[in-house]
Amino acid sequence: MDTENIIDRLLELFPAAEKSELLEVLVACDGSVDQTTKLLEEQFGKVQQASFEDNSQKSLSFSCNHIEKHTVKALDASKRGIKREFSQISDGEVNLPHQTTLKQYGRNIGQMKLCKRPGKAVTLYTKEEVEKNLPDLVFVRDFLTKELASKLLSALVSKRAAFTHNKFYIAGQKCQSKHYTAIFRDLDASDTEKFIYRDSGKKNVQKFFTEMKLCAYAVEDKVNEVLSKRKPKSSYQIRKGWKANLCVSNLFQQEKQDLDWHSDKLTDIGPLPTIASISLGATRIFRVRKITTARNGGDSTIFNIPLPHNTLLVMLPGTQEKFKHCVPSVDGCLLDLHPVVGKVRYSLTFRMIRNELLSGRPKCPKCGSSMVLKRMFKRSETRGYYFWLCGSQYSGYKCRGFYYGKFDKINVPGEGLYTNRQSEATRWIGNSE
Ligand SMILES: O=C(O)CCC(=O)C(=O)O
Ligand SMILES: [Fe+2]
Repeated sequence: MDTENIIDRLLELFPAAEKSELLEVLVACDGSVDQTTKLLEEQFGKVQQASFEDNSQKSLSFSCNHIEKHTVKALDASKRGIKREFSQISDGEVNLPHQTTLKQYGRNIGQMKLCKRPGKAVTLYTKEEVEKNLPDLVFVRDFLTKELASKLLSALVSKRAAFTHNKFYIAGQKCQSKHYTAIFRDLDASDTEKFIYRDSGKKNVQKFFTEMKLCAYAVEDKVNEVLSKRKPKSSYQIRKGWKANLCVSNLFQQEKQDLDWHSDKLTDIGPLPTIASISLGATRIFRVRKITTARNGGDSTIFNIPLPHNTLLVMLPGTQEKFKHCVPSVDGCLLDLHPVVGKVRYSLTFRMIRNELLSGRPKCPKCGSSMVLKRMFKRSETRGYYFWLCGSQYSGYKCRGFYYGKFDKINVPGEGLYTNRQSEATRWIGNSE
């Protein structure tokens, strides 16, 4: 039975679940349908036994690799399902004014059916709601002066040529993002000049322009103020002097362009990073949910956060480790147009490239390629360990070169940030993970 069939069968057992969610749990359980079923039962209640036929049950314990081959197909299928839903619910609706009331937001978010399960999707409109439900997020409306926000938006519009689709590999298959991205670096301030941001691929890296630099200063001040008031989660996170020296800017030109569930890559920004983003243009929804583990009972509540023009959203240390986020398509249900750019939305996501990571990172012990930094979360025995994995897989090859991450001496110049020994490895586990 291939992955798509298994997902279909699981969907019959757990009709309230999303296909993409079933796939995620199946992958997290290394393809074991038994374990997947148990985990899902904790969340959705017990199902009748023998729902999977006996003979297929035996052949259902297969390796993660097997899933990977089918993942793209299954994800596509699950997206097709979601698309169908969107087109059904968005028929014949919505002509929104520029200024949308909270009530209207609620109505439109309801129409978008961002989550199938009643009670499992929560929409957070205000600073108080966001920060109470998600204490590692900071939400500030009208963050920049009106004038700077407008100038920044116009400058981005004039740089349209810098924005291209992201190209990447999933399970050896070349894929392309629906939205557009451009990479900007604060080259003046940086002593990491030679360094090309890994995510940029063959992208042209642009220099911060004047308005972006002003925005980066404001963001740095805010982030450092917030970090100084919080208890650090570890000794190896940035505690002060956070710099917005990299900006990954996203362009969503129309409602259909989305950004799939992900957590941001740690390779250049390190463990427990802070990422701060400014939204400009049309209001789009930012969705956040915990990464599902057995210990959090498969908690998959989805938080919808509408991000109006000139809103700052900071993801503090721990957010990339514990949560996934995405910007869903809002086909036919745009929440709020912008008076100048209409349905177009830009996000400017500021990050800090850490010099320590540039000097202390390993090369793949098997093939010499550069390596990517990740964190284990699938199995409770190893959850929270950081590890370096050969990066060649992202260009379609499969080398499994591996080290554990070791960050206890990240601030000591010349220290390698890797080890072969689990006993020396750095591990971080969040509450209720
Ligand atoms: O557009 C947004 O608000 C989110 C962008 C994002 O998640 C990213 O650039 O990694
Ligand atoms: Fe992201």
